Amino acid sequence: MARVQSLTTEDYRQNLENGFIQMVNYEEEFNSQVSQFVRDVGLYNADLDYHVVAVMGCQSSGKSTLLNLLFGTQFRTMDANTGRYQVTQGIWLSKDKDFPILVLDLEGTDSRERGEEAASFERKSTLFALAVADVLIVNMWAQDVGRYVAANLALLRTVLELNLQLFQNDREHRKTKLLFVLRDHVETSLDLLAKTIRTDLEETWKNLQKPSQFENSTVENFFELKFVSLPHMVLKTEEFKAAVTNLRNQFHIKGNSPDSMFPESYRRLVAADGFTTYANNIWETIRSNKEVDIPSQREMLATVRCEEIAEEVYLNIHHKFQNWNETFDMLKRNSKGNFEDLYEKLIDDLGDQIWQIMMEAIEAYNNGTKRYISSVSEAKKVKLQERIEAEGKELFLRQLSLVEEHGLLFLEKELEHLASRTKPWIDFQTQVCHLLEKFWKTFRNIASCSLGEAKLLFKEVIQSKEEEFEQREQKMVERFRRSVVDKTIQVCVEKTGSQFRNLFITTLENNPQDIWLSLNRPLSSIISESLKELAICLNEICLDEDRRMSILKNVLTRFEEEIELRVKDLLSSNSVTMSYLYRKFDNCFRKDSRGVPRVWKPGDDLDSLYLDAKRETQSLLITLSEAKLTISLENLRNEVAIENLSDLMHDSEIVFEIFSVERRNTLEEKLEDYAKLAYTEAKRSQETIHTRSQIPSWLYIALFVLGFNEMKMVLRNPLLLLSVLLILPVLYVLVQANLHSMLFSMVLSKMEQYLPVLQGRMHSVTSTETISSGVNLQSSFDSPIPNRVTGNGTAKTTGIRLRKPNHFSQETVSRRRRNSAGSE
Ligand SMILES: Nc1nc2c(ncn2[C@@H]2O[C@H](COP(=O)(O)OP(=O)(O)OP(=O)(O)O)[C@@H](O)[C@H]2O)c(=O)[nH]1
Repeated sequence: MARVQSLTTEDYRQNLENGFIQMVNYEEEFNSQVSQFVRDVGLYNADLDYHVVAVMGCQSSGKSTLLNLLFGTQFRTMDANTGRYQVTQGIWLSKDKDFPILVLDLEGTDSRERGEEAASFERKSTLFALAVADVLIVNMWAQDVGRYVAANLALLRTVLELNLQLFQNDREHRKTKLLFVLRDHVETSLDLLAKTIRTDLEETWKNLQKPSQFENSTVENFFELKFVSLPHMVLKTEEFKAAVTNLRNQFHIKGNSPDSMFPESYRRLVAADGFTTYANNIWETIRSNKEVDIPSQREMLATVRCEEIAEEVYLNIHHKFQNWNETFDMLKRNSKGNFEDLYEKLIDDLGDQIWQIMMEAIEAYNNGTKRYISSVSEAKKVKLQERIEAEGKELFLRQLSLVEEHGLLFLEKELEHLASRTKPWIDFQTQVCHLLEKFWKTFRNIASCSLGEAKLLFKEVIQSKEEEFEQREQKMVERFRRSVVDKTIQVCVEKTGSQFRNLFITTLENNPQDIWLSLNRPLSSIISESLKELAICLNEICLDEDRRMSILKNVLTRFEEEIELRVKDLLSSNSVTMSYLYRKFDNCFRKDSRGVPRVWKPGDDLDSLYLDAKRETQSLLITLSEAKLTISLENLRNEVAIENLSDLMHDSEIVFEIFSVERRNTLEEKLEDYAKLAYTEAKRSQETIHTRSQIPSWLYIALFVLGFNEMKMVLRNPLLLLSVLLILPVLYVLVQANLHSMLFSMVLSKMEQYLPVLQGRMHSVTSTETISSGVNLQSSFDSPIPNRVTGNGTAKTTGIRLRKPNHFSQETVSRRRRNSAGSE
């Protein structure tokens, strides 16, 4: 498990101020803030334009002092007055004061403080330095060269051995520059010292166990050896300073000149942004005692860095897309139903913009990963591309969905408006086409891309959205079309029903007896006309022929139902039905053939007229009890342009019962009562006229004589005279209104009661003439009208005895009998 150390913020700040940071601590933990340090010293974006220098050598050999002088760093150095002790523990990192050079100060070898573990850490830190540094400075005291110093020889052996282990698989054979800095150089020539070191190196190399392919290789196949000596720092300070300056300058020579410390071919090819990851990975591999293999480390770095760069690029693009998503969220909430307003706020070149952003992102990725293994970066690029394409498509789809949702809301609102008109079929299809056109224009504007690649990228998204919308839109239009068709049918059926109602009423008024037959022709033409109109309406709603045909067929049934409904509704009220029956009865009974009201004369055959009228009325009742209509649509063929119309051509019969048996009986009873009353009145009128004609003229004289005193009394009494003067105009009005006969009849009826008394009185006065009562009772017995008032067969008013009823249906009669028996 990776072990990391983290500094407190304050410690890190202090480190940064000093310009160094402990990269690996004494406990071999890698510092997690190195990455931040590289950023803070301004090297993160240096790409490959930076170098790494590391220094190794014995403890207290002046390594830190040298680095500080060469690179302007501020590594801590030993205070000579305090005695020799270990200053640098672990591995420290700093940056050249002026140049893009990272400087690693390694813990001194043969550390007394570390004791037995010193060798282990020495190997690890050397391996690490060889892996990350372009130049490895080997710091040695000049006087130790050529002498048997175990520490020096061991150090050289370690360097060679570990370098071989590291780079044996590196096909690029990147060399490491080994810069031997010989300190306190006094007498021996540098060449001689260098030669000695070379000899030691070659000897060590020879003794190394090497892979077979490197059997014949030399040290210089892996290293470029450079030797520099510095005069004594204390004894020859000026010379020392000059030599240091000279060496320092060499680090600043760029390019591939022989004096340059950093030839191109020695670069580790780790971009600055990946340095920390690379160093961390290597250190962790070393620390966990695994074999460090530079190519695989590079691959690992490439993998990690490409992923990091891809993530960075993705987050950047995601952030941009997120802003659009937020805009769409806002539009979704606020633009409901306002399609035009929405269109104003949408991005009509979103596809192109997304594509451009994606291209910029890929370019950024390419730039960021160009220093890493291309196979790795390409593989990661494919994944990144897929990811941002998916997100781009989703964003594009969101805008299209917004158009779709608001478009459908808009469409629904407009269709609702169209369907709610009084005549919704008018221009329905034209309006629908207009609406759809408006929507699709917006949709296509929003979906269009001018860049060919963008078109290709969003092609599928657009297609699937188009299909989805088409389906939803058709469903919605169909829903409203159905509702418009229903409303159209309803209007047509109601109009037809209303026309039929008027026709029915007129026919019932004029020709009730043959009502059904009379209705057939006009009804057929009403229905033909309605079907023709409906076919035209359906055409405007844009229905195909099959549907129109099926609707017309169904509508015929609806017409039949409506006709039945209207007839039943009109005759639902008994009083209305009875008014037609009464009228029929009256026309037959109370009026003559010319329609003139009859004035009953004694010679009129009342019974026959009564029976005929009843028969006629009863026949009408039977006619009205069941409807029998025949609709013929022969004329329709020329009017409606629909093929297969022949299905409608056959005559259709409409037969339905209007009155149930119970209701018919009720109507019959009412009719019977009415007829009886009419007969009674007629009979009474006839008899009254007969009685009046039998009053002798002397009776009027007698009345005058007998009433003379009363007349005198009236004339003398103003109150009575006033009463008479008031009554006389009333009588005059009654005469004018032809009501006098009725009043007269009533008066006579009253008089009849007193007539025998009057006759007796008169008889006793005159004894000349006998007067019959004036009423042929026997003839009344022959009357067909039953006594309807009393059960004992004596009329209350007339005293006429009447026959039992026998002219309505037998059933009615028997029922009435039963009722009568019940009431008794
Ligand atoms: N004689 C001599 N002394 C030097 C030279 N350079 C540095 N010193 C002294 O050597 C001592 C150790 O110097 P450092 O730079 O701390 O040595 P170091 O190798 O970094 O020490 P550690 O980090 O502890 O391994 C200090 O007292 C320096 O003043 C030199 O060129 N000649």
